[in-house]
Amino acid sequence: MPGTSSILFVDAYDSFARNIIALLYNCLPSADIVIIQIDTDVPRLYGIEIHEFISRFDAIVLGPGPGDPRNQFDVGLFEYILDVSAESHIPLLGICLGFQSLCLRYGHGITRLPVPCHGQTKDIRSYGTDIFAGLRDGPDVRMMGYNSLGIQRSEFLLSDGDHSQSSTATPSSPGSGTSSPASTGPPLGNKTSALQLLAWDDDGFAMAVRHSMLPFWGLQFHPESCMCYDGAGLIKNWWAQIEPFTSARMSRVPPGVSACALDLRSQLIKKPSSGSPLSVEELNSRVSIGRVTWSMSKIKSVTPQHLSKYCHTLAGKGVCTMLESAAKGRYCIYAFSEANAEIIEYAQGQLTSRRGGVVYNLETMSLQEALNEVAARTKSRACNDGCPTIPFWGGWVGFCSYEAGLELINVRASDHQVVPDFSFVFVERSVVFDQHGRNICVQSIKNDDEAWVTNMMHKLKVLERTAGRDGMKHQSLREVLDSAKVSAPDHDDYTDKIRRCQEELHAGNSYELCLTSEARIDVPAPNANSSYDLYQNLIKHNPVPFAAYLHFPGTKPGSYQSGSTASGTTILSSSPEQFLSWSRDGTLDMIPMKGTVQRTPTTDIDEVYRILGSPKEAAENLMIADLIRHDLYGVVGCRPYPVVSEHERSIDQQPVAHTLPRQEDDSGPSIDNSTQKYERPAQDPLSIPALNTIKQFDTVYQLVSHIRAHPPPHVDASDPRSVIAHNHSSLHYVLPPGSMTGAPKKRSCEILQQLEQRNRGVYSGIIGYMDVGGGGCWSVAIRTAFSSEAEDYVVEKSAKGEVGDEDLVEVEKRKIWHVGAGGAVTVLSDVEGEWEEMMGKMNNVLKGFREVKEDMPAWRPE
Ligand SMILES: C=C(O[C@@H]1C=C(C(=O)O)C=C[C@H]1O)C(=O)O
Ligand SMILES: NC(=O)CC[C@H](N)C(=O)O
Repeated sequence: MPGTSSILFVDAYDSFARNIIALLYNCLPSADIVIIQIDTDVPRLYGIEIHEFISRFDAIVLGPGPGDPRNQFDVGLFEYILDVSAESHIPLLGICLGFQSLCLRYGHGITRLPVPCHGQTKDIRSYGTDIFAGLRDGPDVRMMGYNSLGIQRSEFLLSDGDHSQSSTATPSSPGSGTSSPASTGPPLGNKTSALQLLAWDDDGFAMAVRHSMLPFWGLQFHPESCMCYDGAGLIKNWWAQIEPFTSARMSRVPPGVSACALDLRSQLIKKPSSGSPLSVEELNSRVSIGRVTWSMSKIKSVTPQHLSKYCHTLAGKGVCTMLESAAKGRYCIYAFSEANAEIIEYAQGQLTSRRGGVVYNLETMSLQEALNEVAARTKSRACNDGCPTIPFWGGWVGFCSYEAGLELINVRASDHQVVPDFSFVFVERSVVFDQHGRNICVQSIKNDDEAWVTNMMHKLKVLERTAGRDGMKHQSLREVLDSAKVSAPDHDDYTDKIRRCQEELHAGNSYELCLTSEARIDVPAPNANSSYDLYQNLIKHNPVPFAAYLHFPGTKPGSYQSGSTASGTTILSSSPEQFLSWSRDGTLDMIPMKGTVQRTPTTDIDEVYRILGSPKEAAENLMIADLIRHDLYGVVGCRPYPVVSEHERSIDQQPVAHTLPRQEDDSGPSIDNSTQKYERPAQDPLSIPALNTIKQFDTVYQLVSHIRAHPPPHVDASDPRSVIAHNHSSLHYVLPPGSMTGAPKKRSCEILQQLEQRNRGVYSGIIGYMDVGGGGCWSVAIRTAFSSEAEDYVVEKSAKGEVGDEDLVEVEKRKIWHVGAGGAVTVLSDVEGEWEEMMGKMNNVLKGFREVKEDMPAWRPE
């Protein structure tokens, strides 16, 4: 088709929409795609009447979505658009919910599937004609389904004598004015249905239809899924089929219409646009790029345990952060923050900047603006001359809560929030332990800080002698744990919620729901060390690649204005899961884990394959892989990059050296070589280095996928500020972590918020760092305990006085720790099995609050 054509994509809320848009761009390079939501107020946004707006497009795609086509709330504009398209002969493709709406419009009944199909591939039968002609699979194609509802095949067989066999049927020619009443009038019922069946599945459901007169097609399945072999072939066929209509229409389209084509990022979800090229002022200020002073040495006698204890001791009661690789991860990062280190925090709509306990700035702004402010401050301290093999030179270390993620996707959290949306400390001085070479890097991004670096290196050389073997006070920890009070989730309450999740899944409102619950542990906190001792104990029970200890003390009383939200947070994390890593060239990697089998000396590997290869486990992982593709396309855009440079080619082949442990390389060998690997189509912004691969870890086998977003052409890898702007922008699109929500994200989070009736806090958020060189790495905050100073309390304990006869009143300070756990509920979940899975994960953390583990964690250098 000559020239540019414009396609309207109507999004029914974040159901892998960007994956479809990317597929459309890939197949139709000359197309401009405009995205609106089912509830977009078109006249207000575009200044023209909806009818005129719709009529301007060459083709329309009605997307997938949660809910039921019979509910106006779920489909919004779909019905109206179908009417206008029928009237004006605008070519249209309905996908899943869009397909169901199309079928409903022409009188077909919607039914629930006996067993919904969520994240499962299925074989689809066709005659290999029409849009199924010449596909790479042949006439029977393997496609991915995400639906609970469907239209029975028999509807079409009864209604039109199996049109599917008459492959030569062609629609009436466009513009001839001969459309049948059935095509433009109200639905006429099965007997005179205008739709013809093109494909069906083995369970008796319609999988694809076309209109006999109008240029309307519909697909029940998801051609854009990473598991669809030739979704592109289908889309190209559809485009070829509609060409006579679009070219006829093009001549009617008034000039200048493509001006209404808007960028996806500004429309699909309103977020600030990311990583724009640097302004002239910024380019001129290149000279301001900071310096890293660093020194690297091998100090055989010093272990991460020594560094951890030293880091904690020097922090005293002040801010303390360490990101440790307790098992096979490569790097451990220890911050040596000074007492007046800058802390930036966002809570209740306000961004607070403080040094130590004293607030120096407080501004009201949105979370998006607050994240941009963090990025701006990172950019203002950008450096490019640290040690290349060290992933963190300096920068922010901290966390974002689950509720921060909810805010970014417009889901309301409950008002009672015990932790800020985010807290970060700006780390200028740090020590990084590289486990591969057992090198220690001492570094500072402060001006003229050579003396500190030299001095610290010197101190580390004698650290072993001064630090002792193990800093944990077993006796005092035992006393703390002896009086811990645990309130664990209730079995009946949780299993009831699992069933309610399944009801939502059967109704078509979600494809997967990551339900979670929480235990609270009330423990004495006799001194500043007790939280750190608990952390040590926790990671002895759970040696993992993403251990972290973070302590943000609260503000000093009186230093803060209304609503004292800066009340200190402590986090003990033993997360096994990487969320997202940022490379210093702007590459983003996400490695979701879903599906776990415990590994014991007696585990039978065939059994592992049987369980992790089952449709349930595979589906859980694939759904998240598709969800993450959707999230990452938000960051890098859905359009193919103009050219694939040599530089991009080379990063496709090499592992990125400077991220924190990457499970796919460092933390466990892949034992599934049969897994399909998906090559990146030449210019697609995303590639999929691993899909549903079984990895072996110390204590578990896990199903892992890996999605990579390549840096867009405007990112200048030689300028850390350009990379920082791009990498930071990713946070706007990927939170909350898809492995903790289910899909589609927004509706799933709304359902979970209703069911869980609590805020998750740090749990289900992310923990990590944002480096001044542009890098970064985040874990998913699971297997994590957190506490807020706001919930600390004291109890009076009466004790018999030793002096005289009077009773002494002893005061005991206590802390409340929150420990979340959960699992992905699907229609295939066994209710008791889900309860066991959740409790199993929770108990891994609770062990750290129950029994003192005295032996040192096994440290295995590579
Ligand atoms: C990582 C998985 O699931 C996630 C892990 C959770 C946890 O550890 O608390 C909770 C919900 C999940 O969806 C898994 O199922 O393997
Ligand atoms: N993927 C979709 O569009 C799903 C459509 C509908 N909610 C269903 O579950 O059948």
